[in-house]
Amino acid sequence: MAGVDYLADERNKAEFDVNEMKIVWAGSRHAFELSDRISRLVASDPAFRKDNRPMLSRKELFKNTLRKTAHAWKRINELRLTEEEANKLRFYVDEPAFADLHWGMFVPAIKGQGTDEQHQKWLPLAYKMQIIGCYAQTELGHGSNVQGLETTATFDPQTDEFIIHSPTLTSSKWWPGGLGKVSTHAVVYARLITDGKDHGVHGFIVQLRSLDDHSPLPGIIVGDIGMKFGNGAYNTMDNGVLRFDHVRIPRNQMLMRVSQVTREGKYKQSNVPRQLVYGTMVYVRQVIVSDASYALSRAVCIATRYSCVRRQFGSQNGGAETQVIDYKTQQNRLFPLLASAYAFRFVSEWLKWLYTDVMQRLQANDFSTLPEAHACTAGLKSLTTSATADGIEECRKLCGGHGYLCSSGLPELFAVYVPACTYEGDNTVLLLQVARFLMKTVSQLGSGKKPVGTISYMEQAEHLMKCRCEVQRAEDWLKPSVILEVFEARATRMSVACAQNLSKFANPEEGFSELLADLVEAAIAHCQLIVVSKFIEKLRQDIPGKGVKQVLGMLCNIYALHILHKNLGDFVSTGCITSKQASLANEQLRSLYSQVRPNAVALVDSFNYTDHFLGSVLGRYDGNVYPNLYEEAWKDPLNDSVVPDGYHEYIRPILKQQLRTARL
Ligand SMILES: CC(C)(COP(=O)(O)OP(=O)(O)OC[C@H]1O[C@@H](n2cnc3c(N)ncnc32)[C@H](O)[C@@H]1OP(=O)(O)O)[C@@H](O)C(=O)NCCC(=O)NCCSC(=O)CCCC(=O)O
Ligand SMILES: Cc1cc2nc3c(=O)[nH]c(=O)nc-3n(C[C@H](O)[C@H](O)[C@H](O)COP(=O)(O)OP(=O)(O)OC[C@H]3O[C@@H](n4cnc5c(N)ncnc54)[C@H](O)[C@@H]3O)c2cc1C
Repeated sequence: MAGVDYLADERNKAEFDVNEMKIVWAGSRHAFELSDRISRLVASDPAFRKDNRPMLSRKELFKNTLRKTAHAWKRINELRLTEEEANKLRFYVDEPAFADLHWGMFVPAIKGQGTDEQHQKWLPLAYKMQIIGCYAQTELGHGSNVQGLETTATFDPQTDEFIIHSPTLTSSKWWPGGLGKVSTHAVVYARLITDGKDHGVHGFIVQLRSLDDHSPLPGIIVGDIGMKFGNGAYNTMDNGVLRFDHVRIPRNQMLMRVSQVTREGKYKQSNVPRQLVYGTMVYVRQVIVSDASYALSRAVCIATRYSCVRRQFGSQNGGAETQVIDYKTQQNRLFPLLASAYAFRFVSEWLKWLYTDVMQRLQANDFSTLPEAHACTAGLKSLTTSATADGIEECRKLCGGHGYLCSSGLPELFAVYVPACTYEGDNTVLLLQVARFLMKTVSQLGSGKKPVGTISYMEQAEHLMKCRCEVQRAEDWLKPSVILEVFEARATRMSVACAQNLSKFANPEEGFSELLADLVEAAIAHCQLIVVSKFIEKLRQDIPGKGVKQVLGMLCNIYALHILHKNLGDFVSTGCITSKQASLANEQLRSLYSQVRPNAVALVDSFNYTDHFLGSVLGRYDGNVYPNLYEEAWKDPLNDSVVPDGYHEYIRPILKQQLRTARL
């Protein structure tokens, strides 16, 4: 890093080994080295510049994304990157593009729902990008309610084909990324109809565009759905609309791992659960939790560095003013977000493990952990994306006025990020899936069926319903066992209260509808417990490096006590803690903020982000904010000329008219 390091003092204050923390954050030394190497590769390649994005028109922006994606693909092949390296490269290019859906959903859908034969036919083409695919599930009329999709796939035994059709306007596919202008193929979700019988939604591989001239195939209408929120941002993606007019595809293009249609038109189901049709969503939700930790850590890195550079008020005897990070209000807003970034990173690592474990079990026809995997991925996707979207906006505010400039990197990060609360399942809808899982678990308590995995705490429901928190002094809140017990007690009591209220309704579905808001709160309590417990589990592992474990311990306590403080209503009203204990928790939280303060910059340095990836003048590694902010302003096209375009047409006539009036 050339030049003066304006944050050197901050870096010197750190009480832990930053290099070791970088490895903890990355997950392993291998992951760190790979990520470090690839991020530098991207940062040093001028073809991946991204600072002009907010200035480009939609067409320029999109073409620019096509250019970058092609360049990335060229580099991936030239350098013979592994799948892991290629994924990292796309991540650091940091621009939503059709390739995300090709690799992130189209390929996994074929892998997860296709047969061996289908794998052999389609995967090599997809791996070489000789075909480009998207995931076409959502329609104009239905997104959340997948069972309500209207597109049909009717089997024609005469020709051994399916006829894919959009019977209504609302059945138009609407939203799929990569569909609008690029994909040659799609996995299309449609109602399977054989012999007049509707078998519900299944996946089909459908070619959309010619592989010679890219024109839509007969019977297909396809295009982009239009500009989305924010400049630049997600507008690099061609989210699309798609309609079918009786398009015929061969029978073997139905994804047939879960169920099959025979040559005679007979519908058969394998011995795997029907829900595997939803498998790609489980996979992607797990990835989204990991992405949440990256997006939040990016915003927090910018806000933390800038909060150390920025000074307001408090100068005494002509000395320096106070760094805004030293205000307790700033710490109270920033440090829980810093702690959340780490918490989400660790819970996402665990979730990845859970997902891999479930997949291995599925291969061996053990489907027992699928409901828990669904509940965990759905709940954690919801919890982490909501917190991250809110957290990015909070970081913008933490940077004051300058945070509103595109050169801070925060407006675009926010605009790109917020749809994560909606795509891959609306966050409220997903929490209700968790709530259903919780209500099922509570109803089975005492039936002999043991709750397992993340819900196993319910086994002690009897104890958790009546236990009392033993905290007497602020330091007692540092004990992991104390924190775990109050989070478990709160989650259990909220779930049991919902279950008791549900039992008052003669019709359980009617009761569920009436209690939706309470059920969502119970689901959030359960998901927050998972995050807290996985952070605590992480700390039980051997973590090398001077001071690393200690500072992570502080972050873990900040995460837990901050959640407790923000949800005091739940904890106190369910009798899990007293109001005195609540104020002791707050006292402990204040003390933790002071302990974390000297480590703040080193904790965000541990993310190991390049200035290219951060894309923020405020978050620059060297902290040299003001000269660069000043310089950046002059690059705006408005400053290309001293007198703006339009002066003669619109400003001068007004000025002249005022002069005439003044003379009168
Ligand atoms: C909301 C539900 C879950 C409703 O499902 P349903 O079958 O209509 O209703 P239900 O009676 O509640 O469920 C029946 C049963 O299925 C289970 N289940 C539901 N989903 C899954 C799953 N993924 N894995 C495993 N199991 C699942 C439920 O738990 C129920 O189980 P149960 O009967 O209680 O044992 C579902 O349809 C859904 O997932 N909706 C959200 C739609 C969505 O996520 N779309 C994503 C489109 S792609 C996208 O957005 C890509 C963006 C990526 C990007 O751009 O980066
Ligand atoms: C940027 C972006 C990219 C996308 N990419 C893809 C893609 O590649 N492929 C694809 O197939 N789809 C894609 N989607 C679509 C996305 O998956 C859906 O928009 C999402 O699943 C939400 O569904 P919806 O739009 O039908 O919302 P709705 O269900 O209409 O939600 C509207 C409101 O109703 C509430 N609501 C709905 N149902 C219930 C209920 N049962 N109980 C309580 N409240 C309820 C919701 O909470 C929400 O507040 C994308 C969307 C976006 C924004």
